[in-house]
Amino acid sequence: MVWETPYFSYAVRELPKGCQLCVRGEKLVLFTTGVCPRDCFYCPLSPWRRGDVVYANERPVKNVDDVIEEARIQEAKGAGITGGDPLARLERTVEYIRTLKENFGKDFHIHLYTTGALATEKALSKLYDAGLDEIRFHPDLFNPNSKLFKVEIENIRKAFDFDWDVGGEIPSIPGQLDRMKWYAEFLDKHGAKFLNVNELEFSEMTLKTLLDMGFQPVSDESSAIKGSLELGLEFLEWGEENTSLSYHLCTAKLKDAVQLKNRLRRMARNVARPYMEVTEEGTLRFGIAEYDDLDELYEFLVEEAEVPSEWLHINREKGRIEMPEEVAVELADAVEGDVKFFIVEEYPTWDRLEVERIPLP
Ligand SMILES: C[S@@+](CC[C@H](N)C(=O)[O-])C[C@H]1O[C@@H](n2cnc3c(N)ncnc32)[C@H](O)[C@@H]1O
Ligand code: SF4
Repeated sequence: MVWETPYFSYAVRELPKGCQLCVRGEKLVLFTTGVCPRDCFYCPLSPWRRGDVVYANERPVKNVDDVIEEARIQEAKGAGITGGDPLARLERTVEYIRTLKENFGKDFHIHLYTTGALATEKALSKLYDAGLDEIRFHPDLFNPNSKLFKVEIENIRKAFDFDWDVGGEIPSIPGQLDRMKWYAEFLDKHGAKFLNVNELEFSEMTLKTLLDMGFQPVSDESSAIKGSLELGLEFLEWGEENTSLSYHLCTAKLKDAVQLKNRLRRMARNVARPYMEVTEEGTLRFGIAEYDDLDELYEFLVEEAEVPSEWLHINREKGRIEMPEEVAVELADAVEGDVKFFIVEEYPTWDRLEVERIPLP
């Protein structure tokens, strides 16, 4: 039976361990390089992620300590290693797996996405020895001219010699049901545990190509592609009858409304300052005052307006003083002059993305 999960996704049999933690926002997203041997027409990477860059969630990584700090802030119970192809920088990827296991224990669950193109026996054995728990292959299934596809499939066969969970993860591309079935049968025959299917999404970089190929977004508000979800469901029905794999059809809505929100909530608990309110969505809400001379403004707020100093924080980087929302509302009413007051809502992420700004009269 294809069942609807509580996370706006669909499944056959049980969810892979990596997904169970991911939907709860408990997986650190560790991007170990943007380098990749492939060039998929649907590649979701933004231009600034296409080089040899490293990120832990939104945090740019200079060394492994940044990775550990981000995992601590999130109270992560595991990590999903992604890219690019993490095997394009194998030594770095292996070092991060090893360090995460050393710092957070052997139960810290780590899964990894790869094309398979670079998954030689030696590379797989390094990953296994470092403690990798689950490996997900995304071969060049939808490119009939692929030179890499054969190499990838040969490499994937070798992954079954190790004692870890092996699965596939591919986008659901309208018109490609036969290729998806072929891959499911291949994985099933070799003893894989699962095949994950992602609802196809466009990005700024791929929209034109996808439109030229005849694909359409489902609506103006969504990045999902029409027909992908329906095809995914049809594929799951087929898979249930014809293979013994587990399947998870991961939707655009799951990534947006569930996984991200849950991760933000976990992070907010650890980064919220006393004057910030953590909202249902996992954002931080507080008041701010903007003025040219922050020291003068601070002195005024403490001495003239008598705001307790523990309620105030000078944020020089952003050129503002932060405070509880109610204080900003009250001051906006009472203070005259060039000081501007706002209520803001920000993500509790490293880049503190501002998602709302309400000017106070
Ligand atoms: C974002 S990739 C990261 C790892 C690696 N770059 C890869 O493609 O396998 C993880 C998964 O996302 C899926 N994916 C790739 N492009 C997608 C797209 N445009 N829409 C939805 N899912 C996509 C693939 O199934 C892939 O296994
Ligand atoms: S394998 Fe992943 S990163 Fe590489 S081109 Fe394809 S979608 Fe992009």
